[in-house]
Amino acid sequence: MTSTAVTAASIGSVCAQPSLGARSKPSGLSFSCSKTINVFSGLKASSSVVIEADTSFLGKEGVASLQASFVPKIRPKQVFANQLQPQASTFKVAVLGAAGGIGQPLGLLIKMSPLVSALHLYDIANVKGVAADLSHCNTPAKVLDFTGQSELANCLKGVDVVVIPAGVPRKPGMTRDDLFNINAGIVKTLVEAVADNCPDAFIHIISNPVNSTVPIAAEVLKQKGVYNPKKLFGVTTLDVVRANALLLKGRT
Ligand SMILES: NC(=O)C1=CN([C@@H]2O[C@H](COP(=O)(O)OP(=O)(O)OC[C@H]3O[C@@H](n4cnc5c(N)ncnc54)[C@H](O)[C@@H]3O)[C@@H](O)[C@H]2O)C=CC1
Ligand SMILES: O=C([O-])CC(=O)C(=O)O
Repeated sequence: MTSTAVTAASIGSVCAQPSLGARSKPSGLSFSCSKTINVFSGLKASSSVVIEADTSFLGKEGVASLQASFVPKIRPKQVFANQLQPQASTFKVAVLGAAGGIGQPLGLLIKMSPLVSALHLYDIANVKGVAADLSHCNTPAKVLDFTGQSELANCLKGVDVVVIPAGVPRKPGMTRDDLFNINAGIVKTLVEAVADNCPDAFIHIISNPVNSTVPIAAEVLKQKGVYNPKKLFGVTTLDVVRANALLLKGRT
């Protein structure tokens, strides 16, 4: 769990990185200063957050002030009362492919959201340990694990949001097209189950190539008679971030 916690501490954020815009509440991918820790101070396991003093992007002084602000200010009850109102936890979220490189940190981010009442983690393998770790985080979302096709329907029943990072990632030398044959079939099967069990859910497809897997999902939903273009999304954050980085590199 330690490595997952470290990942989360570096990508969860309250205060802003200028290029991503200021945010008034915890919301995702921006790198941050002391408040990053506050977001996660509801974690009982918050002492496992490791800060590499010499190598951090914050530099030595930044790390020192981060640590100083973190240690004495941990007052879980106070932060919990302010940030996690039980009545705000209303969304049931399922992650399909939850034991993978994307699924695990994503599960942690979702578990930290005060808006989530239930987090269903599905994978074809290794999801029980992931679920056990996340369930120890001190937030309202109830974590349940589901392994294999036979448990997929139960995972999806009553769910409001489905996020799909299931599939194979690229290996060196591969293009995203090389993933198509495998991931197209995986996404098709999973979205069929979504259509059958939670047809009104918002669906976020992460499995690549997203520009092909999303249209596949749309066709599946159309065939099942439950397609709503306002509820089907392809997650392109990585590509946006990469494009920005390449543009910046080109300018300097
Ligand atoms: N859209 C985006 O911005 C991004 C997309 N990706 C894509 O996300 C996908 C996952 O990447 P990683 O998590 O790094 O791969 P990974 O190999 O670490 O994890 C994939 C997970 O999917 C599971 N899985 C495989 N078949 C499944 C099935 N039929 N049902 C449920 N789970 C299944 C595996 O057991 C594994 O736990 C890849 O296709 C990758 O290209 C990755 C990064 C960003
Ligand atoms: O870089 C990765 O591993 C993830 C991804 O989306 C890609 O294949 O470009």
